[in-house]
Amino acid sequence: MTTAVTVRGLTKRYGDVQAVGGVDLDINAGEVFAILGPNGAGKSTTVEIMEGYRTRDAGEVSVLGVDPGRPTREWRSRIGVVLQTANDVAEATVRETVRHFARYYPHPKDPDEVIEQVGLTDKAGQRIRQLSGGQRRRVDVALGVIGGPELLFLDEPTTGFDPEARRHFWDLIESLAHQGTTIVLTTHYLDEAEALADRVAVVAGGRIVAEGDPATLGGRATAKARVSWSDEGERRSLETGTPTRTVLELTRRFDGEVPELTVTRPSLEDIYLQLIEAPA
Ligand SMILES: Nc1ncnc2c1ncn2[C@@H]1O[C@H](COP(=O)(O)OP(=O)(O)OP(=O)(O)O)[C@@H](O)[C@H]1O
Repeated sequence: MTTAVTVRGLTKRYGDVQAVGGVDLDINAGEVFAILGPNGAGKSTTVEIMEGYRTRDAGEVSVLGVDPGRPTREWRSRIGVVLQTANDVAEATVRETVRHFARYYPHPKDPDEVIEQVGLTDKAGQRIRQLSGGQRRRVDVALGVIGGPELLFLDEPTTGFDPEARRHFWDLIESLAHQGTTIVLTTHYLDEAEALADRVAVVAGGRIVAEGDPATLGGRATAKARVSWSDEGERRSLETGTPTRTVLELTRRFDGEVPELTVTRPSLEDIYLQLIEAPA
C-alpha cells in the first residue's frame, strides 16, 4: 500500500497556545481519512501544514513524497485544497470562476462537468456574490477538484449545506475516492465521517486520542449493546455483552417475532464524546 501522507512528531505553537502537540499520522493512497475534534483541537493547523500553507515548529511531514514546507509548483498541481474560508471572486460568474481556475492546472477536469458534480449547473451563469452561503461553499469544492488532484484536502467542506446538498457532496466524494483520489477531510459531522471515511482520527488538545475504522473506533463494535423490546405494551430494555443470546432467548419467550425489537451499540457520536471528554 502506498502512503500519501506521513506525519511524525508534528508540533506547532502560537505564542502560549500549543496548537499541535506531537501528531503522528499515516494516510494511505486512495483512502478517505477524516480528522475529527472539537473547536480549537488543532485540526486546521495540522491540515494547513500538510497543505503547505502553514509552517511547523518541529516534526517530519511528507505529502505525496514532498515536504510541504518546501512546496514546488508541480506538487501544488497534484493536490486540491478546500479551505475553511474561501476568497470569493464575487463579481465573476460560477462558470467564469471555475474556468479561470482550470487554467492554473496542467490537466484540469472539464469545468462544466465539475459544476454539474457540485450541483451548480442551474447557477453556472450567476455571479458568485448572488449565491447563498451553501452554494458558495459548493463553488469552493468545485475549485478544489478542478485540477483533478491526486490528493484532496477538505476543511469542514459541508458547513452550511442543506441535507440534500450534503448527500450530493457525499456522492461526489465517493466518486472521487472511487477514481483513486486520496481525501483528507475535517468535519464536525459524525454522520459525515461515518458515511465517507475509511479511517478517522480524533484530535483533542493538539494530539490524536484515537484512530481507526469509524465502525470499530474506541471499541465501538464490541461495546455492550442495548436490547429493547415491547412486552404487553411496556417498553423493556437491557444492556448486554451477549446481545445475540438475549435476542435468542426473547425469540423463544415470544415464540417468534419479538415486538418492536431494537439492538443498538454506541454511535460514533457517543464514542467521540467519550474520547474528547477524557483525552488519553
Ligand atoms: N494564526 C493563529 N494565531 C494564534 N493562534 C492560533 C492561530 N490559528 C489557530 N490558533 C489557535 O490554535 C489552536 C488550534 O486551532 P485550529 O484552528 O487548528 O483548531 P481546529 O481544530 O481547526 O478548530 P475548529 O474546529 O474551530 O476549526 C486554537 O487554540 C486556536 O485559537
